[in-house]
Amino acid sequence: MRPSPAQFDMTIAAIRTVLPLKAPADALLRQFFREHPMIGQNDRAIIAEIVFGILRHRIFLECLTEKITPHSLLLAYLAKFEGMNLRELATFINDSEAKWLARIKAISSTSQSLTIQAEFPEWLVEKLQKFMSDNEILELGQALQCPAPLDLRVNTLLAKQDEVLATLNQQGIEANATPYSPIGIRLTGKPAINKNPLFLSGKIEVQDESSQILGYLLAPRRGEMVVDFCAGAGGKALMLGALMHSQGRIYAFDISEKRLNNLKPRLKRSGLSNLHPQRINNENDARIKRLQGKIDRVLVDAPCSGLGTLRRNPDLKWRQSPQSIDELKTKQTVILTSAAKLLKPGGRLVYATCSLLPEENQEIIEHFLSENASCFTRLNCAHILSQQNIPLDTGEYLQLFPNLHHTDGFFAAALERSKENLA
Ligand SMILES: C[S@@+](CC[C@H](N)C(=O)[O-])C[C@H]1O[C@@H](n2cnc3c(N)ncnc32)[C@H](O)[C@@H]1O
Repeated sequence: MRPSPAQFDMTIAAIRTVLPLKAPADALLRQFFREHPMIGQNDRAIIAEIVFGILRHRIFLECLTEKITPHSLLLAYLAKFEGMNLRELATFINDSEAKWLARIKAISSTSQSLTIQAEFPEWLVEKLQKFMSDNEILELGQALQCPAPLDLRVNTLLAKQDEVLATLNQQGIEANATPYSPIGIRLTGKPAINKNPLFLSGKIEVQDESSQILGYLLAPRRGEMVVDFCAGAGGKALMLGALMHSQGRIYAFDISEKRLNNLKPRLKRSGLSNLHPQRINNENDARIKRLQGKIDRVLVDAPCSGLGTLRRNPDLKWRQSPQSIDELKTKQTVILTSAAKLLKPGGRLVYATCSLLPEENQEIIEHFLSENASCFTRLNCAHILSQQNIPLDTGEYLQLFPNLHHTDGFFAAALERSKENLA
């Protein structure tokens, strides 16, 4: 990535808008582009790639920079991570910047502290050190600094994986089947898939492989009553609908009208007729109460710190904190407790997050099980997946890591309600 002088100036303006991180970086960047409509598609792609590159390496870049400004961060990034030499940077720098860049070119990240090498803030390293070795933290941090590949899910209501792969290859798009999800496709590059006829006709959706695995853990069957408790824009609900061959009923609940509205065009493309998005006020909404004890399968894709998605959302490192995680834990516990009451005896609940932290994952489940010991048992995730010929054994819980599984960091637990009544 070698920006032209015009792109260099636009990127500085974009960094100035994004870096205070008063909102998610992708939303701030979209706002920047809306405010600068004359910036063309090609320039936008270059600016976005550089801004996200800077966010991915921000901790190291800041420690190389005496006075942290959008200009100095951009220069340090281009020199260290885009391999630009002083001659290529000459139009952007003065003599003292040339000396500084020559000096930092020689500084290797491997001589830095774990926090800098892993690109994790101090508080996060401390949390990870409770259950990971420093080497594991480093490998995880390095994997999270790489951009995520583009994964697709084939909508099995309208297409088959091999047909979609053949069509993509005919279009000159390099694509392969994902290693674990039987309906996943991983693209090598980043084509504009949302203009592709396969996307426009509902045959494919963009979905990370880790999220696809969740559908197989819940494994809803035709004709069942299913709730996606935190459906958001419905990525997982749409997959559940296809697994059910559009038979039965899925309620897609969420407290956010805006997110549920984003589900509507996807639902239209999908060809599903069994998915019902409904906004709820909170986890104790009257709609939830009316469905208690009537549901076969419940998915709780809980609001979480999102730290497993740092490849896509590197800004979360600064937007989360130990305090925000404490607040999320309270929310996760109340949502799980309420969602569990929906289940019929014999029904299955899957609790999932894209967090890397046991306090949002195993500890939430273990606390729930200790309070509801007579009513719920934990199912073995590896066993559920192997029954569906998915060779993914991470034990009782599903735990995916970008450095090991090439997916987002992801956690899931599967619970079954026993025949006895709930407390
Ligand atoms: C991790 S996101 C879900 C993403 C979604 N499942 C998907 O695949 O696109 C968590 C969602 O939980 C919703 N949420 C937060 N508090 C909630 C509550 N009390 N009840 C239901 N949903 C809630 C948020 O609005 C957010 O959309």
